[in-house]
Amino acid sequence: MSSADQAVEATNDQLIQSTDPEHPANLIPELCRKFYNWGWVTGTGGGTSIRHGDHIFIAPSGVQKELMKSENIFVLQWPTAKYPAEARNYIRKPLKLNPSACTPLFLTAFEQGAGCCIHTHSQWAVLVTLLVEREKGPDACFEISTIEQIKGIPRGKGKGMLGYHDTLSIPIIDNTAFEEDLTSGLEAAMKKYPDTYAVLVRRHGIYVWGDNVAKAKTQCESLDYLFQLAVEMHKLGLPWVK
Ligand SMILES: CSC[C@@H](O)[C@@H](O)C(=O)COP(=O)(O)O
Ligand SMILES: [Zn+2]
Repeated sequence: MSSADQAVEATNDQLIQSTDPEHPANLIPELCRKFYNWGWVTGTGGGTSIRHGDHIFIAPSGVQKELMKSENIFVLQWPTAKYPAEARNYIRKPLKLNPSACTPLFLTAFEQGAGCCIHTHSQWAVLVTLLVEREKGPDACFEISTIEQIKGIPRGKGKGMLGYHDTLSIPIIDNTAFEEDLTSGLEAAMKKYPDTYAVLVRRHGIYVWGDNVAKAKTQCESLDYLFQLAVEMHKLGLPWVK
């Protein structure tokens, strides 16, 4: 991000100024630095958004996500219109920046009661979408069973966590030319799989959400671990479901 972009920021700066490291305006840049190092948000792709009370904190679009600063963060009053984009109620808008193209997808997760939504371009997520498509067809979910880390994924809202003997299923939707256009696919997948906390996007990555930041992050980590394991198992000719 150039220094010109950071030069003048919009009003309501108090919304993003806090000495608390857990404040969303401090957490989003900190998380994105970690996500960059894990290969989740390289080359400006991917990102994360947090709902804190009646405020939604959103990163800017097209920036190096690992270099983002709290003063670059947009704040939306929640609830807000999802469409059209102009109807969204921004109460802090950094000048010379645009809000993430993932905004309507993040808002879709918040409509489901999420407190945080993470979008990654993890290569493991992309690879499992390609393997599932080749082995099972375009309408199939990613499925894996009898791996300990499955216990890191919820069974559904208020239903506890999956068990070792359960099968984890993550729906896969088709990619679109523009990030915003994924929203209807995400909404449809959430409707068809009401217990899911994640949706894979073919040849693109994944959206993972959680009731709060810690849950979204640990669920995203568990899924990424399982995707990497699945790719390695596939290379060894081992099945994902017993
Ligand atoms: C490498 S460009 C990736 C973008 O098109 C998109 O897929 C993405 O994940 C990030 O969008 P952004 O608007 O920068 O938050
Ligand atoms: Zn993306």
